[in-house]
Amino acid sequence: MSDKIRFGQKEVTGRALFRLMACLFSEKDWAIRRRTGTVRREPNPILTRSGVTGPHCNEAVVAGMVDRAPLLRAEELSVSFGGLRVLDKVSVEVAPGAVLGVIGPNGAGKTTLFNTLCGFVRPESGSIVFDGRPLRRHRPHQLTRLGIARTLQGLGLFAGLSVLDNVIAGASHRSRTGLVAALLAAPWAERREARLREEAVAVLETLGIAGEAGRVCASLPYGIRKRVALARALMSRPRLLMLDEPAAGLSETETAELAGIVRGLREHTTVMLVEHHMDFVMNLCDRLVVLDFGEVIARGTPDEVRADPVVQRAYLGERVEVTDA
Ligand SMILES: Nc1ncnc2c1ncn2[C@@H]1O[C@H](COP(=O)(O)OP(=O)(O)OP(=O)(O)O)[C@@H](O)[C@H]1O
Repeated sequence: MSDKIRFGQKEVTGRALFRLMACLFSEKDWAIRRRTGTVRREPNPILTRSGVTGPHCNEAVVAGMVDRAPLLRAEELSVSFGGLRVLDKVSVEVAPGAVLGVIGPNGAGKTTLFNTLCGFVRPESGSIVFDGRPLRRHRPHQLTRLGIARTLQGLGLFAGLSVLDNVIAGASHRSRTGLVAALLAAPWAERREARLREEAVAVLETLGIAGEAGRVCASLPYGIRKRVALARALMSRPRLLMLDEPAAGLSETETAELAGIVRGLREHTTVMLVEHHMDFVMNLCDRLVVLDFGEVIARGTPDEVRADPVVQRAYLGERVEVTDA
């Protein structure tokens, strides 16, 4: 079956149509960013950092986190679904440059917390402040403009598109190419697209998958697709990167590599992640928040949390003495 679509005398490929749609949406977005003065032109910071896959945390970054105002602060968020209280006055904050882990048993409310922070779920009460600005009634599609990117458990990639096109799509809010320029293939539009392409390749190189740039996403193993989703999120140059179960489905080797990548990002990006893989979380995060039945039952450094008997009980259950009858 052909992937070409006929418009009058012209045939347009699905790929070209996708680009056109991306331009349409990005034009509106750019206009808003220009009005609000949030346009950024500096090179993608993740390309200028050093030692992204190095094994060690940047101690200077950790030291610098002390006493800095939180990048994100949520206070007393409460959410109910029907009669079920899923979050009960949950407060979290994450310092700039930190990696915050949100952990807890199944059904504890971790994803609901992420969804609330991202505007998918409206809290009944509580407040969210990002970078000093209160977020009220924000919507998920506004996140990239705010400086927040999120990866999803389901990845949400365009399966039929190449890796490169998927990653470029992550920067659609930064593209200024308008509809007319795209239709006329104007030189400035071509130059802009070339710059985005270069940046996308550089991000893929940083994540070690530049060799897959031309491959169709659907044909790639899950571990690679997870990196593609991360690359797409990084193309938006987020100040806060929210990762939903980033290690799920990865091999031990892939998990260790991912930890190295995330450590390298912290110099320019603050990270918040939900994860069940305890070794990954304990070795990577600066601080943890532990949820159980929608309440924060502990918070602190990985060592503090690991030693907390309340946390141990939540994960392992109460010890029950069994006596022989
Ligand atoms: N849209 C919804 N409608 C009704 N109940 C929901 C909805 N979303 C989540 N829940 C319930 O809220 C509770 C918390 O779910 P949530 O997915 O936030 O937990 P979680 O900690 O992320 O769990 P897991 O680790 O299994 O992903 C669960 O009891 C779940 O069944």
